[in-house]
Amino acid sequence: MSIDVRGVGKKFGDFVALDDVSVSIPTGQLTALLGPSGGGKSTLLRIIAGLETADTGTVSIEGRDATSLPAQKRNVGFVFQHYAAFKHLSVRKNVAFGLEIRKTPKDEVRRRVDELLALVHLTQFADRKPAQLSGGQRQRMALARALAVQPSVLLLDEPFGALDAKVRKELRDWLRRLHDEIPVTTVFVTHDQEEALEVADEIVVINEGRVEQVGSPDDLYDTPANPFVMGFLGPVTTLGDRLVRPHDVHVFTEPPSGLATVEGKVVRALRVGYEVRLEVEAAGSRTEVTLTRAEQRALGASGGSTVWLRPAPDARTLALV
Ligand SMILES: Nc1ncnc2c1ncn2[C@@H]1O[C@H](COP(=O)(O)OP(=O)(O)OP(=O)(O)O)[C@@H](O)[C@H]1O
Repeated sequence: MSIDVRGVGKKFGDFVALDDVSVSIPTGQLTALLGPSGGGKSTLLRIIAGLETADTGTVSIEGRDATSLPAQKRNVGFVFQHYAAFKHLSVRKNVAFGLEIRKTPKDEVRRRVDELLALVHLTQFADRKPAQLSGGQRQRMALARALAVQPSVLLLDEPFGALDAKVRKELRDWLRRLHDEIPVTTVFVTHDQEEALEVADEIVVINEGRVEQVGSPDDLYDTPANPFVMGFLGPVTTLGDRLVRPHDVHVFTEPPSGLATVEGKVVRALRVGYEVRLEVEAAGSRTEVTLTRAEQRALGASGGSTVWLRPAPDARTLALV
């Protein structure tokens, strides 16, 4: 394991930001810390980086106890949402900065910076100042700068959070490809479940200062440990006394023989792009069902229809708590 967090607690005054958090982050993978705002993700990342100290517990990086090491001795690279570049220096000089203060020979600095600029697709902008770059380009420069000193761990705190949806998506794909090329152990904070599902090898779900679940995107989506994780990772609805995903509800217009179903009435059928969302009043609550348009047409169910619902045979459902 590359990063091992054991029993970490952190309070700000009386407020418990992290409560006995233990998590192991594997070497060479992209790990997302995912959770709602205020859940403690950034605090955990900052404790790993050495920018914040834990009240209790330990952090080890690459097998070395880092709990009381200062940030600059942890060999971590860090990129924040609003990256502070040196405004008066060119892109090239910004990327070279960490190497130059380490007194790396000039030839080597040039070679490494050229490589990094190519990697982040900024070669043609090498002589610009940061203010002459777009937001996405600036974040790529920040990543190149963090990678320049060959950190053993790269920590990214919502690195694309301030950018618009399209650029975010591009950078996400790009980060995934970059990571496949240079598999540095990377931990990134996000509150966007789609970003985590799309980019990460491993996801740590954090809520109210606690780890809710750790697993691959598929594990978490298909076998969420509890209603919180299920609801945070994707849409959920209630069917009787169970939680289920809206696309995992089967709809029948006749009661199927030999199958347990919940009878209900379609209150509304709403078309959203290629989907149709049915709102069904069943067993005293509302169940949302997502169908494709073709499925709805074949079924013929619309507002006012009586229907019978059951979870798809392979659907994951959880008991309501
Ligand atoms: N320096 C601080 N002083 C007091 N409270 C703090 C401090 N830093 C964080 N907190 C509180 O600790 C909690 C966790 O904050 P943290 O930034 O770790 O959450 P987060 O999950 O990263 O959320 P976000 O996605 O909004 O950044 C929040 O309620 C926050 O207000």
